[in-house]
Amino acid sequence: MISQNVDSVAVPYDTRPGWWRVVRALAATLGGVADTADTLLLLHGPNLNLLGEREPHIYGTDTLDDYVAFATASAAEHGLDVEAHQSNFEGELIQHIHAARNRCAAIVINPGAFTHYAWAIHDALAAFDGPIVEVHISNPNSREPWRHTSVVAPVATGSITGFGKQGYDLAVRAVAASLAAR
Ligand SMILES: O=C1C[C@@](O)(C(=O)O)C[C@@H](O)[C@@H]1O
Repeated sequence: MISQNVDSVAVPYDTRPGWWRVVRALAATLGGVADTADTLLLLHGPNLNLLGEREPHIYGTDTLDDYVAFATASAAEHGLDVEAHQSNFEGELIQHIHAARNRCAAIVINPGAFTHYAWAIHDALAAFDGPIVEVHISNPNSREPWRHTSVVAPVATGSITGFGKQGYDLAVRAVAASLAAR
């Protein structure tokens, strides 16, 4: 299997801040807007489907499903749904980023090795209007020199590296704070 899609998980809408519920309820009443939670797109790039088996001394033993479940639980605390995809193909990740435009509130992305050279992912993210958090399980800056460059960082709202699975909770919190500040 070359691409893994993880179904989005609905969370109770009433976990959102009170003012937001009032705004959305008003919009739903006046304009027929669907009363749904905002969606966070969670993207994983190449080789991250092998989490749990791949270089466990660097990436630990949690699987990709564990990471997605962890991020989804964290997002639920902030009233966000998660739509998660993993792909080993740059173009497929780009398609997911395009599909998120005007639909998803924010993106959390671990681009894997694409981080270091995939300018097309940079450009796709640049065309997304919402908070973007780049997350890495390891700290690429403390590893081989070729990992020290991120072509994603310039178009990300911020980057979180080196905190393992905990970094995904930090990323979700950062997204929630960015959305609340808008
Ligand atoms: O595949 C990966 C994983 C990674 O993105 C991380 O999460 O630490 C770091 C990248 O340099 C590497 O190519």
